[in-house]
Amino acid sequence: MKIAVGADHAGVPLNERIIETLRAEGHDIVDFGTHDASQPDDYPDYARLVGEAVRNGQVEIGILVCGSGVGACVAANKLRGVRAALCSDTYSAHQSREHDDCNVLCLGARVVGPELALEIVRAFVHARFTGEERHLRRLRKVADIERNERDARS
Ligand SMILES: O=C(CO)[C@H](O)[C@H](O)[C@H](O)COP(=O)(O)O
Repeated sequence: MKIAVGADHAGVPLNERIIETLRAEGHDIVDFGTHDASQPDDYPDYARLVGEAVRNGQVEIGILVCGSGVGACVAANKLRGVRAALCSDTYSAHQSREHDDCNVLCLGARVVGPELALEIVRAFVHARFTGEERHLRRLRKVADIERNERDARS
């Protein structure tokens, strides 16, 4: 699978484990950095890069890592068509794909340990949207909210 990854300074060590693991498992990784944990930077920059790669079809899904995962998730969800899930357990990770058709996984490097984080990543990567009507109905409503917000701003 083609996967975009990005992390701010707080997410670097975990993100490197994720990249190494996914590459070893045969995935094609588009790495948006950062690789420098010593230089404080800003999670919205990586959320934008990963979110845009997902939205324009360059990759199938994205993974974002910051300190808590919260900021990256908030920022990624501002992009139209991005459905980002902040997960600290494997159930939420696979259900976010199966029910909510999430296309970006967010992780908190200061919240989950590396081994659990890798299990969460695998749960997200291997799950697929079920396409069941009740989920499609809910996703249409989510898309309506996004559309209405855009119209209200213009
Ligand atoms: O966790 C985060 C946002 O929810 C990000 O990693 C932030 O950058 C975090 O606030 C980093 O904190 P720092 O004190 O600047 O390292």
